[in-house]
Amino acid sequence: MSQSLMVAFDVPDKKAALKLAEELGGGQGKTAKVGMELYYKEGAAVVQDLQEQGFAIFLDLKLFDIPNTVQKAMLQLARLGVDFVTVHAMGGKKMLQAAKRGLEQGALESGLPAPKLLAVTELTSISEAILKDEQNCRLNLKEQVEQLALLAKAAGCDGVVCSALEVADLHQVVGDDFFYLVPGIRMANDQVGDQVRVATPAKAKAWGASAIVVGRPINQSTDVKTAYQAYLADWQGSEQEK
Ligand SMILES: O=c1ccn([C@@H]2O[C@H](COP(=O)(O)O)[C@@H](O)[C@H]2O)c(=O)[nH]1
Repeated sequence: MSQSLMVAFDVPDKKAALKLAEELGGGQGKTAKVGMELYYKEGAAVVQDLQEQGFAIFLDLKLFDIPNTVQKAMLQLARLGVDFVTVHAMGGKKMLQAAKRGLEQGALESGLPAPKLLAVTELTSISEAILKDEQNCRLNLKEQVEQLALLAKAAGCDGVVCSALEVADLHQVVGDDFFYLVPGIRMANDQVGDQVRVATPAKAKAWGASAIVVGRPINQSTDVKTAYQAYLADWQGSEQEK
């Protein structure tokens, strides 16, 4: 269950990543989200370092390019033995299908299981106003996220990244047999920062999130372990951490 509370390792380097891993009490039964900041600094080696600490890995690089380039990049990522990878759904159906093909090829060649492919719908930092005025989208946020999630499903993705505010609707429109990964998670008194579409862990769970991602409220806390446990308790509700 704690594996479905993913901690974003948004830290500058390997030293900080290993410190965070230690503060969390090691990686057994936990998932580390490795994003652009850490991966661009340390590369694939840091993924292996965290795997050796026992973490499952969500490699969140949000690929967005022509289908051929994405397919070949995904082939390489599949060789790392990571559990989840991301693409932008807005890259279109052919790009999403190419991503899936690349993962399957990489898995076949390496003999490792294919990572789950998650398509980012609208980033949780996007508001209705940004969608309309800057992205010139004719749909509202709910409709736009629905369309992108349906596209991701049709292209063979395993799930989507969306905000908690859309999850219940997506269960109705896209179905229950899909992975709904939700960032933009905050407790009531936390700083929201650049996030717009936010919810507590308990609300995300009640609305149907398969897993949540928590970054700054844990990785910038002065007491990482306590912050992690508070988020986990809210996510798990009455269940207790083992
Ligand atoms: O729509 C999205 C997609 C990905 N993210 C990532 O999740 C974490 C959230 O970090 P916080 O510090 O808890 O805000 C971060 O790594 C993002 O890259 C997202 O927030 N929204």
